[in-house]
Amino acid sequence: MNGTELVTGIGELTTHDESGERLHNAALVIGEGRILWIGPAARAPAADRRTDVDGRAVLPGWVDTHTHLVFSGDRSAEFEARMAGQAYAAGGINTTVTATRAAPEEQLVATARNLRHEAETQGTTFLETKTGYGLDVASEERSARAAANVADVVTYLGAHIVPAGMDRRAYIDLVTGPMLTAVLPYVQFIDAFCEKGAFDVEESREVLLAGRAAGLELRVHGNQLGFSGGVRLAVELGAASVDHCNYLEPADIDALAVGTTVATLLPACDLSTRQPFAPARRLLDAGVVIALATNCNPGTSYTTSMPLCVATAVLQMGLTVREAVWAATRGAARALGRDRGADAVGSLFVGGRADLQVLNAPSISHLAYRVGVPLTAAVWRSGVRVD
Ligand SMILES: N=CN[C@@H](CCC(=O)O)C(=O)O
Ligand SMILES: [Zn+2]
Repeated sequence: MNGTELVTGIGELTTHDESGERLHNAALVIGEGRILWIGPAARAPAADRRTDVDGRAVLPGWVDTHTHLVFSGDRSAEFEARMAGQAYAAGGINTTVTATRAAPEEQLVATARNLRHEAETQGTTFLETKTGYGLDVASEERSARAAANVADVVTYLGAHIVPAGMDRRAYIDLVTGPMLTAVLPYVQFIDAFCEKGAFDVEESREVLLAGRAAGLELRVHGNQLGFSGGVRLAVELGAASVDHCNYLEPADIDALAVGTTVATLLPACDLSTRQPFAPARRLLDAGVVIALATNCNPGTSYTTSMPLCVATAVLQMGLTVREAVWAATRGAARALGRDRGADAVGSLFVGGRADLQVLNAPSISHLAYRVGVPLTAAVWRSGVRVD
């Protein structure tokens, strides 16, 4: 539908502008996918349409910076075994690789689309996804193409694990050579799973530098299952983000505090793997910028729910509601290099993208206060209402 839309009766408006304040009795106007006006409801200009949200809270849409939506198959048996006491290991990825290679590309796209839609109905308006369950040239290429069909930002994760039956050195040569060339038209970031059972620091560095030489930005899976060195590698290379961060030494936190790398924390994954939560409070107190993401994938975190991540960060990881919401929106945008300029996401400002959500609640505090209750009342993505 064209024309302008006035969203009024906003009981509490979180914009994440520089003041950091929440506005009350506010309104905003949307037009051509952008925010045209923000201010007190009493002074709102006329528009073609009017939506009264009746005192509800409005905030930026969630920015989910870490998902693995391109896959096939089911790992609920592995999950059940884990809940019965078995430890998570990187090798489980091979199960999904086998199923993903066997699936037609249309099926991969359809699954990823369904998950994206599921995320949107919970307030997610901007989303990253990765390759990483193909792990041969043809399968990574079609995974990258499928990802680009569905997500706003795509990351190449050829360095997820060395696939079963493949020589290690030969595989790294593939990841940094023909596989990289094949995915390049579809991806903006390169990632490496720097962990025991996946890739060590030197191997990860080689992969990341090959990606950088090809023009990609960097992100790293680091310190999920132990003190892998991934965090310090990410900071050393100036990666946009290092994700997981469960096992951190003081030197890791110091490095993050002086570097530019965002620490992206994945609470739903920690719940689903029974790992200790990342030390969110210590990171924030040290001055580290943090983001929250779902890590939606069939192995360690099969959820698209950013509200679950926000609530867990508040209730279990020591964040205030405001800190958690910031980390899931503007902090997350920083982790993708999208927090500034006209195409910034994760904040609401005049001239910016109209990516916003209404909660069925008067305040963002209800995201944790009413934990587990679906509170998303309405979502606009680039000014268009999500059904
Ligand atoms: N840690 C590495 N990759 C995924 C899990 C992949 C899987 O087990 O399928 C993650 O982010 O948790
Ligand atoms: Zn991941």
